[in-house]
Amino acid sequence: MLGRLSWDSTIGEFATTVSDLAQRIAEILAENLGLKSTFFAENCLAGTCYLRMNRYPQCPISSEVFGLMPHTDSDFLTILHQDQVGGLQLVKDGRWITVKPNPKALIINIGDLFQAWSNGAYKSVEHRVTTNQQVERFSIAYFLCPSYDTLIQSCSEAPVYRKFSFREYRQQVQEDVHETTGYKVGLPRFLR
Ligand SMILES: O=C(O)CCC(=O)C(=O)O
Ligand SMILES: [Fe+2]
Repeated sequence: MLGRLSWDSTIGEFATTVSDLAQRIAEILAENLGLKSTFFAENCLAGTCYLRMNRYPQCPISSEVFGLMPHTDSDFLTILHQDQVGGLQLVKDGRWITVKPNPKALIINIGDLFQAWSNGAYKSVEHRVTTNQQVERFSIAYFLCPSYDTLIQSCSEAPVYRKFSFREYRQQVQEDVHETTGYKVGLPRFLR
């Protein structure tokens, strides 16, 4: 059991470490495509990125209940740490595969914004979490996000998506989930 101060500093240290890592990975991914790698340092500041701590209680009807519904993340990239329980699955070649739990490893997921910004060179990965009958599961995710005013625009001469601000993207997702379709449509809404 950690005391309050110790908890704060542990989380603070984790946040600083993964935030530096996320910036570095984003830079490398941009450099690989010959794109402007300073974009993330300029637009994804500490105040716009966030950590989410997930707790999935054990579930007696686990075959019928998702811990987290299938989704893609609405960010540039996500750094995820999961415990030893397992349950994270992602779509690879059209099939759901289980990510082997390894508490000593970090999982890096590409999000919707990187897909748009890279004009589809990097793909936002669809993922979900199943529940476990016997044990609860914990994970912690860091989301690399820009400020709401940041424009997401591909440098390609034939952009697949139209230019949009992160605010517009978030609003569209909220509108779809809560009013229009009942689920997140995501990037297909922004096709040119
Ligand atoms: O708990 C996990 O492994 C995944 C969490 C996740 O996908 C999310 O928080 O967006
Ligand atoms: Fe996610």
